[in-house]
Amino acid sequence: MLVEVAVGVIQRGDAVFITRRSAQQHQGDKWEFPGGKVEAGETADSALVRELAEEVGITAHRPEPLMVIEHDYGDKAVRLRIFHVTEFEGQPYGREDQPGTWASIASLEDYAFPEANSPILERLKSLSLANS
Ligand SMILES: Nc1nc2c([nH]c(=O)n2[C@H]2C[C@H](O)[C@@H](COP(=O)(O)OP(=O)(O)OP(=O)(O)O)O2)c(=O)[nH]1
Ligand SMILES: [Mg+2]
Repeated sequence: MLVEVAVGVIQRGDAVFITRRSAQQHQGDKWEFPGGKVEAGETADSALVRELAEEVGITAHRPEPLMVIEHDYGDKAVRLRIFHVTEFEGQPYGREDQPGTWASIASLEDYAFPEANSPILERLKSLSLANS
């Protein structure tokens, strides 16, 4: 079974807001871009807006599709629908008491992310080079 997940890359200047998954979750203790499962009857964008409100307390405006990544972890297969969120209301924080931080794109390799995330990091680095 493939789990559909909506994921938001929240960017302000050269930094993105990342959160840390709890030890009990799948891919526990890894850093992540906030997001979660797309529920029945939801579109990926509506799931994204809901998850970003629940997890980090922001209202995302005009999320832009960035890429889609399918990855099989063996115990679970996911399809990550990644959105770029550059317009939002509120300041993101770990609303579910999870650790959260702004991290510069250049520093992202210092954080442990799930294996599926590598193409996102590559894309962000190339976008930031293009804009510098
Ligand atoms: N949110 C998010 N999930 C990711 C990323 N990379 C990655 O492989 N995933 C995987 C981990 C999980 O298997 C799935 C997201 O599930 P989720 O956030 O709903 O968390 P969960 O499995 O603990 O389920 P739930 O309690 O929220 O229902 O996608 C990422 O950058 N952000
Ligand atoms: Mg989640």
